[in-house]
Amino acid sequence: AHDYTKYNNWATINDWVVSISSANADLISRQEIGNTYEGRPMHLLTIGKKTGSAKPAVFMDCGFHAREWITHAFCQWFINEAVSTYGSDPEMTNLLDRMDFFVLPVFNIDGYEYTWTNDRMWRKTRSRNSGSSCIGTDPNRNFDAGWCTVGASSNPCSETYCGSSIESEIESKNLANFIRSNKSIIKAYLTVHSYSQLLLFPYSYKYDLAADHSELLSVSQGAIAALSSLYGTRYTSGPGATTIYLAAGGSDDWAYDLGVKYSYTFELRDEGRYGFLLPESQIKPTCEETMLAVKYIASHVLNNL
Ligand SMILES: Nc1ncc(C[C@H](C[SeH])C(=O)O)cc1Cl
Ligand SMILES: [Zn+2]
Ligand SMILES: [Zn+2]
Ligand SMILES: [Zn+2]
Ligand SMILES: [Zn+2]
Ligand SMILES: [Zn+2]
Repeated sequence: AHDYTKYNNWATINDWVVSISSANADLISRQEIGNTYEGRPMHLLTIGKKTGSAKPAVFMDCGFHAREWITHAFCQWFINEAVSTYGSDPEMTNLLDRMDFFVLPVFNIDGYEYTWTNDRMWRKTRSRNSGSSCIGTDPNRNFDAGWCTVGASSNPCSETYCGSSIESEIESKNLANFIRSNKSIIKAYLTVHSYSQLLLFPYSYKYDLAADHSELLSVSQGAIAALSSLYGTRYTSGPGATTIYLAAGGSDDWAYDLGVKYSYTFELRDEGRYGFLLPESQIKPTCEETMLAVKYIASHVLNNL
């Protein structure tokens, strides 16, 4: 059965998505933004008080990379925390009254399933590459942001294969279409990865500073200070190119260039001791501290509309 303090497989997550949205119809609505390569529905949940009019929104996705299991757990944790603390936590209540959160709990569903059935360390999608026996594209190299110029490979056998073209992956296309269609209300894009304990912002595809660099930096510093206040977990924040590596085709850079100003990539726990195999005992602390960072960013967005 579904458990927020355990890693749940996709079938369990998908059943939970249906049940939590049905049980909280006043705060959650569910929609499909398309299917994956292998035909699984990509369910997007909209979290927020129904007002009848469009509200400014934060878009958050988890599970870009299949092996980064703590991220799937975080999106589930976030959704539960939001509906559970609405009405009691003043900050969350204010956020959900005045904004919406679009949450995509699992972006790369096919890959996630594959980590349960075949290879725990799988990263990419599971699409077939013509002319190669190697499978999958790195979805975080597949977006229209300096596509395939640096920090990505045009070899289908590479873990950072950029794909046959921009948005070659149906999952990328589905996400990009949704964000393009809603860009007038989407004020922030948060994409959750692991591991390294970093809060990254544009650009990763070039060393040039973003136009909003100073604000993105100061908000990231506030966010990681909030995160650290709970258990002392230390994060580093900065532009992707200098903070992690120069790499093109990422969804955060793409969203930023589309006009979504507050665009961040989280790299959750840990720093390498367990890496992608973070023990279930760390799900609760990791998720609780990350909640503080996400709420910090969302509150900043709300105060600066
Ligand atoms: N724009 C980006 N933002 C963040 C990252 C780091 C993640 C960490 Se798993 C990745 O390598 O895809 C990579 C890129 Cl290309
Ligand atoms: Zn459905
Ligand atoms: Zn990742
Ligand atoms: Zn990572
Ligand atoms: Zn909590
Ligand atoms: Zn602020």
